[in-house]
Amino acid sequence: MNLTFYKYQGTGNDFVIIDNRDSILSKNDTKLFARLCDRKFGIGADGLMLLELPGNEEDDFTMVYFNADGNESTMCGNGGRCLVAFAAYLGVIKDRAVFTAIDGKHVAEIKEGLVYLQMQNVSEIEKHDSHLFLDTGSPHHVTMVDDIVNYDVANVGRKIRNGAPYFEAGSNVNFVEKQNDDVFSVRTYERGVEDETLSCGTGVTAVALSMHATKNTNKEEVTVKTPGGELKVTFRETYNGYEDVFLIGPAVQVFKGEIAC
Ligand SMILES: N[C@H](CCC[C@H](N)C(=O)O)C(=O)O
Repeated sequence: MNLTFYKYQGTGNDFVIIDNRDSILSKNDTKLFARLCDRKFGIGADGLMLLELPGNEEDDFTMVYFNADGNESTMCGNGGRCLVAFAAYLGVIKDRAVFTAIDGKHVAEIKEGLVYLQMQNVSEIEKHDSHLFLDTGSPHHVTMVDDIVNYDVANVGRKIRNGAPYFEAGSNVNFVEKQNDDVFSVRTYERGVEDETLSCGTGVTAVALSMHATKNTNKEEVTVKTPGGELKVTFRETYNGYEDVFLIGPAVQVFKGEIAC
């Protein structure tokens, strides 16, 4: 069969997106999803998303996310922003969306060409000697480094992702360097891609909250520079952690295509 797909990127984190509202694809087709994400034998992407029908009255659609290894995974922040842009392109929404992903309900808005995606509240941030750990819809290990441009993200990231206490389940690994009191540079080793990606939305969100929690910033609007582009994270510190967390940035349709599968 010929499958129509759309290629999107959000600050260089790239995705295959399929309109699966008529359920042509089964969510168990791990082998197919891995092949579609393969950069030599397929389309090539960090992940793949299915746009599915909403599961309740309130939602506009449902998001299902798969890592490049073909396995369904936890929340993808850049992917969520791209899926909102795709839903607008299809006319499923105008400029506001309510949708459900694996980590729960999300609202989003498209304003001046940027997608504002509300992330889940974060009430727990583990502070360790050399790093922080938190879940922003996906698990994130955050550690501060110097000279981030020359840092060996792939090898050091792979060791941390596979080592204690993460092991097989793993974690995404973010390396961050402070630029000034509200600008940080981040490079991320992404679980399920098993390599550095140009940007990781839930990772950027984790870094922004971590920098506030460790008093590396006292601002509640933080700019995060990634190799794939610039994102903003806004949030509100409450007695219960962080709420009203928004990941803000561009989401671009690169091309539409068909592939035999
Ligand atoms: N690879 C991540 C999911 C995608 C996260 C990333 N692409 C983002 O933008 O949040 C994981 O398995 O935890």
